[in-house]
Amino acid sequence: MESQTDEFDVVVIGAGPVGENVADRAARTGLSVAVVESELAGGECSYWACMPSKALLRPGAAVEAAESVVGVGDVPALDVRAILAHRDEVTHGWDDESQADWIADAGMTLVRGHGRIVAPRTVHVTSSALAEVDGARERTLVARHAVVVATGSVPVLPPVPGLETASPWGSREATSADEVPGSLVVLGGGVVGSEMATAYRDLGADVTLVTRSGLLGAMEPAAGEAVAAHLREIGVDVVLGAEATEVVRHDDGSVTLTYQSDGTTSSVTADQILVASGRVPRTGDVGLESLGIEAPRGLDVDPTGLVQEAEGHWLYGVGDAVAGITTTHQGKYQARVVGDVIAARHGDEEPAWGGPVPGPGAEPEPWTRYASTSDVVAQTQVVFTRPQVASVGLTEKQARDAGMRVRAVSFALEDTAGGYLMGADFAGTATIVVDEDRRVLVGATFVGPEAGEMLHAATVAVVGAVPVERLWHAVPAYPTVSEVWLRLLETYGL
Ligand SMILES: Cc1cc2nc3c(=O)[nH]c(=O)nc-3n(C[C@H](O)[C@H](O)[C@H](O)COP(=O)(O)OP(=O)(O)OC[C@H]3O[C@@H](n4cnc5c(N)ncnc54)[C@H](O)[C@@H]3O)c2cc1C
Ligand SMILES: NC(=O)c1ccc[n+]([C@@H]2O[C@H](COP(=O)([O-])OP(=O)(O)OC[C@H]3O[C@@H](n4cnc5c(N)ncnc54)[C@H](O)[C@@H]3O)[C@@H](O)[C@H]2O)c1
Repeated sequence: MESQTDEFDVVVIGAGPVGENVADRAARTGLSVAVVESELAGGECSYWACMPSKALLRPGAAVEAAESVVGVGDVPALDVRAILAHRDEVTHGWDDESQADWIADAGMTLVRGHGRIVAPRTVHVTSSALAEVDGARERTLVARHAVVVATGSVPVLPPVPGLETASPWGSREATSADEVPGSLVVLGGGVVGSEMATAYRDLGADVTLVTRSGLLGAMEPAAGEAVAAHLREIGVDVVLGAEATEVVRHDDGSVTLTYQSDGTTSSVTADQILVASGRVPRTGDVGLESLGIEAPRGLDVDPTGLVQEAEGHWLYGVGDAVAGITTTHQGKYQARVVGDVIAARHGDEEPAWGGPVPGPGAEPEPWTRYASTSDVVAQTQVVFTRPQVASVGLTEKQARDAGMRVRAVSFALEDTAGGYLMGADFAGTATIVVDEDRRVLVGATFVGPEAGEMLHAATVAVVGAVPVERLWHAVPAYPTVSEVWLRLLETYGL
């Protein structure tokens, strides 16, 4: 078998949104960068996650928003074929040519194939016949300075008897399907389960969602409650507190899920089952064992992205491959930090801003260019359900569990003048979590239509550690829903 060896300053394994970003930041200062990709450049987010899922969700949200405005006449029904066709456009028909062109235009080298670390700074790439690299089936990439693992995550199947052999849908199948099943059972009530139950109900399927606890368990309880109530309103059968016990695929193609809840055994039969019970970092087949590193829950990195467990300060991790990171934007933030750290540690140019980079292994100052501090204290997430759920930082419970003395206050969005004008059914909640000792926000959650667009003000408040007494001077315009900020501070006692 033909093989060739090439040297680059930096080798990034995985060309998802995060890998592309870290590569770009490192390459900007003239470092030579190779990006290894085994599937499509652009990663999960572009083809089977963020982008297609939001394309499927947007039409239903727009129709529901229009229906709630007094004076709007009959709202047209959804055109399912047009929605699926638009989803195909958004994913470029699962063709990554434009992303590959972008990588080349940025002066980087895309190496197609599966990358595995075989020795310090050395990545072995094997490519299938479909992803042949310049005639060679194998290629060894030697990194002069750094290897970055940006391999993302994969879904997990819970150990339910019969599930694996039932060929269930995962999020890839749900976001790329050509046909809408007549009925769908969704197992899991996290972000994927809640979003996809909404989308498939909009597209006309009879949907049953079965999950272990409440919906969106990692967020403020009011969020999951509001999403469950809305799903039920649009006709989804939501079964909470249920443990799946068996799955059977029948000869006619239908599938039965059996579950236990409150000591009672029940079952639901549908045309298809979607498993949305969580994801794990894709760190099992990237050669970490050759370095004596085990990372089943994701790489453990310092605030500069360095994997300290690897001797010699050359291995970095970013995005879903890292413990505690599960969204595109948070991974890309980390990628900007790590790319800049690598460029500053190994590039020729003086960094234009940010000052001297800390040496490998040294702790950077929080909130400097070389520390991904927000990953620890101000992660954001928007769930595109109806209502949308948008959060930053800690929930009240997470803050208390972390030993903080906090007080949370909430206010109804419809009780603002802006909310009143939005439409008859407009409703939602804003919650802020205030650290009583520092008098700053450590978390906020907005639940309501387009709540995602309200989030950034809260993110600025948390990241800036703006004292509530100073926030009092940030005057929201009248009549906007943002006046909820004023009401929250009044409720807090200002
Ligand atoms: C249904 C769904 C919807 C989502 N919606 C959102 C959303 O709206 N907003 C949001 O912020 N997040 C969302 N997410 C999460 C988001 O998709 C991930 O956080 C994001 O994709 C992580 O980016 P990444 O680059 O770390 O990994 P990925 O996007 O997974 O990319 C990793 C890349 O590495 C490649 N790779 C892996 N191993 C190797 C190897 N050994 N050699 C070569 N290449 C390799 C893979 O093929 C892949 O292309 C969603 C997730 C799902 C499942
Ligand atoms: N809009 C967004 O930002 C977005 C959208 C989709 C996904 N994502 C990311 O993708 C990741 C994965 O999402 P997810 O929804 O798959 O995972 P998740 O961890 O959010 O939710 C998993 C759900 O499955 C349930 N579950 C697990 N095992 C079960 C079992 N045996 N029986 C019944 N229920 C069971 C859990 O109780 C939970 O409700 C998330 O961490 C999220 O950050 C983000």
